[in-house]
Amino acid sequence: MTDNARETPAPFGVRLRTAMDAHGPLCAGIDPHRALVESWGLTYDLDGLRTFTQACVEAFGGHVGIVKPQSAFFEVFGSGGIAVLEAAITELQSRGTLVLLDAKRGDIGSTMAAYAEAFLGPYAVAAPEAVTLSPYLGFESLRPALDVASANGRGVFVLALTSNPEGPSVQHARLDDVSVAGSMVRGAATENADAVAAGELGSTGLVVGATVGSAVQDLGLDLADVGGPLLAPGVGAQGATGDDLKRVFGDALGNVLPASSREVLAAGPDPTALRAKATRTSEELAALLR
Ligand SMILES: O=c1ccn([C@@H]2O[C@H](COP(=O)(O)O)[C@@H](O)[C@H]2O)c(=O)[nH]1
Repeated sequence: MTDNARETPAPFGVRLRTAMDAHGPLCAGIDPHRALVESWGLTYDLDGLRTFTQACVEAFGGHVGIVKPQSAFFEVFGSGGIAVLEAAITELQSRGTLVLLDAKRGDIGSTMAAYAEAFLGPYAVAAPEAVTLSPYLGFESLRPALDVASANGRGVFVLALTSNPEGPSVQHARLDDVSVAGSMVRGAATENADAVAAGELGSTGLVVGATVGSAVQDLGLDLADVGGPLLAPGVGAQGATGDDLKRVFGDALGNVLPASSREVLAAGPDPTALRAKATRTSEELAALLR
């Protein structure tokens, strides 16, 4: 926490729509996997992490609408890794790129309030524009983060249908005929209602993997109801394609942020080549999702 509160920007959903219109829908991941770092000719240590991350910032900053660093890969290196992450967040923002921190936080409300302060509040050390949240203590347990995000022009992405094969065992379960994923759609739609009424993209997003096959249809979900952005991991390294995006998201395609990390990062270490891969991917996705 620092002494200086930052000014409240426009709502995250509004800023995200502007960024998607300017740069296309790709959400480029920064996931410094050991194998990737080493394939770039770097050592898998704090110096390697710093060089890898700086190349990503150089490549994506100002050229991609939104970037998603995966917190876990920075946490591996303790406080030094967190410092690299914080520097990357600040530098990407100074270059005009939005940052979604993939941290998947979720806890009882009183602890959630501390996570909200850490990531989304006006005194956060390096506040990303949005953070991923895990709602498996119940959607309403996220309330402190939803409220702090809304008050500070920031956003959240709540896990609904994740891209991993284990997700359905929890997310497809039904209670009173509403699936767990359906309750996330309902919760996000409620949060976004005012923004939607104002003709804007809401700031409460969901995570729906591009790999989920027919789950959206099978569960009777209408993702257009969400009214907020839909982060779609699974494109590229996890095997999902543009056709999968079309099948999964249907009428909601215009709100989809396809996320790709390893496939784009494989174009490194040269920042120019990395940027070219990211911008080409984003252009291709824009044409497909139109
Ligand atoms: O359902 C989910 C939620 C988050 N992720 C994260 O997205 C990236 C995907 O990386 P790729 O290299 O493009 O497969 C990674 O950070 C995951 O933790 C996800 O894959 N699925």
